[in-house]
Amino acid sequence: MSSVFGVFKRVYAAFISPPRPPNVEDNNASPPLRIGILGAAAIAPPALVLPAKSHPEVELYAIAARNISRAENFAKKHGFKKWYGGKDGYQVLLNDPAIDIVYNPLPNGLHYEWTMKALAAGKHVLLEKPSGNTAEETRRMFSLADQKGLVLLEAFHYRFHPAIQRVRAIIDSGELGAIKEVNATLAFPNLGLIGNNDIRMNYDLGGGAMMDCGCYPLSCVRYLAFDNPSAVISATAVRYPRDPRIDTGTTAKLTFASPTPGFLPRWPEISVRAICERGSIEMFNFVMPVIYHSITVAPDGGVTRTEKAEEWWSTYRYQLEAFVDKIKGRTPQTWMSAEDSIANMEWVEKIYEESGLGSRPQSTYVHPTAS
Ligand SMILES: NC(=O)C1=CN([C@@H]2O[C@H](COP(=O)(O)OP(=O)(O)OC[C@H]3O[C@@H](n4cnc5c(N)ncnc54)[C@H](OP(=O)(O)O)[C@@H]3O)[C@@H](O)[C@H]2O)C=CC1
Ligand SMILES: O=C1OC[C@@H](O)[C@H](O)[C@H]1O
Repeated sequence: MSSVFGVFKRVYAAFISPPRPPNVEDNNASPPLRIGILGAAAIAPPALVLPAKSHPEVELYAIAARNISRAENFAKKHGFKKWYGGKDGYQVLLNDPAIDIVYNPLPNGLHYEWTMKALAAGKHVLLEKPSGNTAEETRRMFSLADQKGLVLLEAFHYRFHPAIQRVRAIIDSGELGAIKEVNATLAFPNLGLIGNNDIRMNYDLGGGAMMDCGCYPLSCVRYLAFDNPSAVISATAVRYPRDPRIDTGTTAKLTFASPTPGFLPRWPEISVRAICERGSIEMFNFVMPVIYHSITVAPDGGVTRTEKAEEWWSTYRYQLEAFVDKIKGRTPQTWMSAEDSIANMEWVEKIYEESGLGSRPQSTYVHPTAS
């Protein structure tokens, strides 16, 4: 059982003062990769700013916000050298030749436009999840990244943590036999934190629970099943009274070509459970494992055991490590491919179609090189 002290210690290390990795020497031979952020988004500090502070090969360089004072405050608070603001602030940041990496934590409906512009400006892009409003947007972004020889990564940070990788390794080892079913959930009570003006409640900006939380369990089920679904059996959305095109929760059941994995969110939970031919495996907290997680392996007729991955970095820090490795031409410990990101968006759209809400609107931005 993890002690309360242990939880505090890990949260401090992950989100307040991340330790530097052992045996990694600062590479003074090449200048650091300079990071620019589009938008002073709430997720930027935990997902990139803090992880970057313990990465010897990156520099927090510039922030752009629609309001210059907001950008300046963010820059000063987090130690950025430059800030840009105003209606052209995002583009001015992209025009800065000193920037190598752009982090895009804009609302989902703006992911496509600003990732295309960042790639056109020759920047590598760390793109928040879900990658776009539609799979077509995702295809176009990865196609442009490929053409330009740039690294584009959808920030499904949980994939980079050893805990979920351990779950997959146990399944792959065959100890429990083939998967029969996988259930995954990510659901939180609102607790008044998400107001009516939140981007998650805005249809045009790509709002909705399936886009926000739902894309994680979908991604996780696909990851553990090592496969894509073959059909949506059912999908039910709880509609937001102020705008019924927005779901405040979605439950979906999918079928896969091989046995019968499914995606069956329950509420409120942050867990994934695979039922296999000869037992089951469950991971509690696959999204934020650094705070606390447990992996329970229950072989049929055998002794149930609980495992934990060695956890000293947040999922975001592992993700940044892999992203920088990829840019530097090294082999990252794991990767989230273009095909994976595209497939996840395809199934988000199929689930929305089945639930009757339909896909989020495709961006109206027309990229000069995109036909
Ligand atoms: N990886 C993770 O764990 C998480 C990922 N996310 C993802 O990150 C993204 C941002 O989420 P979050 O940080 O919670 O959102 P916020 O609302 O805090 O940030 C969104 C930013 O987008 C900018 N923006 C530009 N145009 C608009 C507009 N028309 N309306 C509103 N904002 C606009 C704003 O920047 P400006 O400062 O210029 O005004 C704002 O800071 C989403 O894609 C979400 O899915 C969110 C939470 C967790
Ligand atoms: O990506 C996310 O992860 C955690 C959730 O609370 C959040 O709403 C979502 O955007």
